[in-house]
Amino acid sequence: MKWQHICKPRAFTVRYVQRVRKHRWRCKEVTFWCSDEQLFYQWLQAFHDLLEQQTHRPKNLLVYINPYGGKKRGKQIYENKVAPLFSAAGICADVIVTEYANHARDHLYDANLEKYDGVVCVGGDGMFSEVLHGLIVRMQKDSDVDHNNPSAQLSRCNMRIGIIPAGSTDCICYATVGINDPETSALHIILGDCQPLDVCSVHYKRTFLKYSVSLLGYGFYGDVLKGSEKNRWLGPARYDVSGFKTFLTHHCYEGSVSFQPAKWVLGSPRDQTTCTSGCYICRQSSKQLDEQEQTQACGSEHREQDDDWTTIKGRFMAINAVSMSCACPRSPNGLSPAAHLADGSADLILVRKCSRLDFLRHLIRHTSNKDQFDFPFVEVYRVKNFQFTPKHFEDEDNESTDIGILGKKNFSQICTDHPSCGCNHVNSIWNCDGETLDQTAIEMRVHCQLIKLFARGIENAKLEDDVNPSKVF
Ligand SMILES: Nc1ncnc2c1ncn2[C@@H]1O[C@H](COP(=O)(O)OP(=O)(O)OP(=O)(O)O)[C@@H](O)[C@H]1O
Repeated sequence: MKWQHICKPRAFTVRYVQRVRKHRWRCKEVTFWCSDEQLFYQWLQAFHDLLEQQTHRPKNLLVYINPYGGKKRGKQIYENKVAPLFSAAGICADVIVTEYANHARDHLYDANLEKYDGVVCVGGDGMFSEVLHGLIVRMQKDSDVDHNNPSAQLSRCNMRIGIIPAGSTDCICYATVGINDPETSALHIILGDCQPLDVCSVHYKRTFLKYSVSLLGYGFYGDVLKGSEKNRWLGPARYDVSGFKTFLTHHCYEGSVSFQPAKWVLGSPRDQTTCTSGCYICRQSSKQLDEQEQTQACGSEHREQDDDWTTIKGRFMAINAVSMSCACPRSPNGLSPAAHLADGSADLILVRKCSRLDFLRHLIRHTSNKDQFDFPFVEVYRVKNFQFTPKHFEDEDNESTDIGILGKKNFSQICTDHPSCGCNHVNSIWNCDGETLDQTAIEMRVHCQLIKLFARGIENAKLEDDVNPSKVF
């Protein structure tokens, strides 16, 4: 088509989404022109009416950009790849470039959110966590819910969160979209996709500590994080260096884990099927949740089933609670491949004391398609909550042992597993979505579908061919 034809007044351009390989989406456009003026206006009207019906698509967004996340390209990524698409889709965005850590979180506590259809963060998992905390805490404040109470029923957030990946770790984006690609994420936002997500609250006694949506890990993953924080100057390589060191030190930690199984959920951690877009199991949980809310709206109180607690004591290399598969580019199936994004449960994985070789075999499984849990020293349970008490906390029944990881009192205590090295690793620390917690004796509870993302879960690979239907915007 020649340029002068496109420039004719009776021409219009339609932008649409095309799926390309590996969950990547691209914006394409096609220009139509016609010589019949009446027909031209009929077409325009038809498109206009069609777009008007898409009420789930956002019109006003609040965008936070972390200019220091990842390779410090957040602003550039937003300006070059995202803003032009938002503007083409008629989205108005109020942009805030953060000036300090927790700027976005604190801003969300008091911001006037009424005019927005969603909040977008441009950055990595740390930036997403800020926005998540800001929105959840704000929601509880607005609805008078005490989030320090571990058994409080939290209010769900209706505002959707969009993630434009621009960090060094973009695991949440990867696990909910299938790829960390800014243009793909922007297109999911424009189309108004909605993916509910479970959130775990973490408490120490009656004090709220943090929310987690991916990994709450003690032992190996806690130690890797602790080591990597000391070597931030190494950039993303710090995780490899620390992972290698932690593997060599081979610590195990004693304590007891108590949990209540998630009996009502349909799946199990050892299922062969994974959570994909439109997942049946997550939809069933949505239905149950809606029914519960309706019962409550009618004035009757919803009573949670008081299931029995199971307690497991022992020495653990790792205790991991994951509320999604935790798939990432390094481990495409994740720590628990059959975990669901929105079924109201978490998979509790206990790796008991084992040899270095066995632990290595377990780690290698994260990168293969074989059953991750098929080892005699690995156990997995689908749970709705759990509590952990480190051995030394139990023995001394004294909360001072938990502050600052290990009280000075314990400094001389030599780890019984490492008499030769003389280390004093009695406790590990918790890695909560990439951030450390100061307390070790914690309790965690899953809140079904507490938040929503501008995403649709990982699409079935079969959709990704050229013949699939595209979406217009
Ligand atoms: N303007 C700012 N200055 C300093 N820190 C900031 C700023 N804005 C956000 N942060 C903090 O930076 C941290 C890391 O950000 P982000 O997750 O975007 O990048 P990242 O490279 O993936 O980092 P990490 O891998 O350490 O999570 C977040 O915890 C966030 O609170």
